[in-house]
Amino acid sequence: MIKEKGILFVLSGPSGVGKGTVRKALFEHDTNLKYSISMTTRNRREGEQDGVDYFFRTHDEFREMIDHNRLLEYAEYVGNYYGTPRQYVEEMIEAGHDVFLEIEVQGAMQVKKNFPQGVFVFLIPPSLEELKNRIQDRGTESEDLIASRLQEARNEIEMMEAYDYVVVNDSVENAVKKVQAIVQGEHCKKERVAKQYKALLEVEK
Ligand SMILES: Nc1nc2c(ncn2[C@@H]2O[C@H](COP(=O)(O)OP(=O)(O)O)[C@@H](O)[C@H]2O)c(=O)[nH]1
Ligand SMILES: Nc1ncnc2c1ncn2[C@@H]1O[C@H](COP(=O)(O)OP(=O)(O)O)[C@@H](O)[C@H]1O
Repeated sequence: MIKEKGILFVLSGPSGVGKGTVRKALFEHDTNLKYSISMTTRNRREGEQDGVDYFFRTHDEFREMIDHNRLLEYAEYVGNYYGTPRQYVEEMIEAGHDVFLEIEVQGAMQVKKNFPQGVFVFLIPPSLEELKNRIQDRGTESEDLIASRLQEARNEIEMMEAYDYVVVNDSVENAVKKVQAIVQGEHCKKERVAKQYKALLEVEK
């Protein structure tokens, strides 16, 4: 009997596009997905909790994770480190659970090397103007940081072609529906392949 592994879903997109908002809404509907909590060296924002939103760590602690190869991927983003703890993702996938990562582009490209069979989804804003408005309205960054994040966004959007799906975050409701459709579609695909594979083994008996 072949043990079926879970599917790895990766959601990326520029800062402020609405990844966190879409992911949270998705998890309210889909309880089968497992969310991989990232580790970061950035400061905690008001309302964020350690071990829920991120694992907030010092630079030294983060470096130790890198040195012991305990991160599946990591990237430096606007002056801070962000990374995906390896163990949780690998254990969940092996146990047959689908895992969801919400990470930026450089990290997603590293994941693609290790998990080429992963499903990569890119969230884009309806326009760059709207992206700027969303970052400003969120009010968590200074003007300088907003400018760096917008510059980064332009570079990130160029990587869109490396993704399997592109979803426009016009309204949260629409975007969540599209991401859900992708998750369900990938499931059906996996089941179909598994069925055909089993049928093939039967024929060979
Ligand atoms: N490579 C990588 N990027 C991450 C990870 N966790 C979060 N990020 C990304 O880092 C960027 C900055 O995150 P954050 O400071 O929380 O800002 P926000 O996503 O704009 O609210 C975003 O693009 C996140 O998706 C991770 O584990 N690895
Ligand atoms: N579809 C949308 N329409 C309008 N505003 C949105 C939409 N999606 C997210 N936002 C708002 O945009 C800001 C950035 O969203 P957030 O989820 O923090 O983005 P990210 O995680 O990509 O940085 C937040 O203030 C959020 O409420």
